[in-house]
Amino acid sequence: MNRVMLSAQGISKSYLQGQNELPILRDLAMTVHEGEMVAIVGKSGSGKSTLLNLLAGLDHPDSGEVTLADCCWQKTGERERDRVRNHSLGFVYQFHHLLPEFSALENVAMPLRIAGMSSAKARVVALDLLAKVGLSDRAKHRPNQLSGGERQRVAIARGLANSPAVVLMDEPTGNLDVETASEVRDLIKTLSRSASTAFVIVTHDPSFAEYADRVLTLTNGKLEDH
Ligand SMILES: Nc1ncnc2c1ncn2[C@@H]1O[C@H](COP(=O)(O)OP(=O)(O)OP(=O)(O)O)[C@@H](O)[C@H]1O
Repeated sequence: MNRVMLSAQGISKSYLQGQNELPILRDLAMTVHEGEMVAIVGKSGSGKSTLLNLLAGLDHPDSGEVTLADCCWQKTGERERDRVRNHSLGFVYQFHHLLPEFSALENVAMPLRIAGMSSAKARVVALDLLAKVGLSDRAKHRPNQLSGGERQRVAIARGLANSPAVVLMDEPTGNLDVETASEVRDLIKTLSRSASTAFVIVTHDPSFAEYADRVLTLTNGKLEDH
């Protein structure tokens, strides 16, 4: 069995609604191995984004622990959490969140520069990633000079820039038309097969289920495997 890259155990999370507690996640557990593609589905409001934020260590559970690439968010200081996020975690959101004043190349190179790579080396790695997502000829384009699908492909290249242990994706095809969504899905599939990176993909897109190694449904605050 491959190495465990992400583990969540006993995760509970509630929000306050006025005076009342609104339980969202209840003693949830999940484990993701190196190179696995796991899709998380569930009704709107079931807590998928809440879970992703906890997996990324961006929010705190009321109880339980999340460990990503051997770092337990609950036992680590903010500085170390930032370092692990920079080195071991990639994000891809429904809306690309690319920096508008920077080119595609600079956007992809950004996490590498933040992690301390030289500008020249980051450029080489970013160009290679843009080639992998089929955008070599768009490297100098700024986000507003790219199509929606191209922007999302740049965001995927950026998410993979640091060769992270885990990439978390929140509705990566949610904002795309059917055809473009299918292209982006195929790209994610190809990338996931060629790397040891684990992908956790929150999606309403049923086609991901065909590609994923496992589909987990978030219901009543827990994940059901099927
Ligand atoms: N900061 C908050 N304070 C209070 N309630 C919140 C907060 N964030 C989320 N919620 C509530 O928690 C529930 C889960 O929200 P979440 O965004 O995790 O669901 P989701 O499954 O990602 O939904 P969708 O598929 O619609 O994006 C929702 O009922 C939401 O209203």
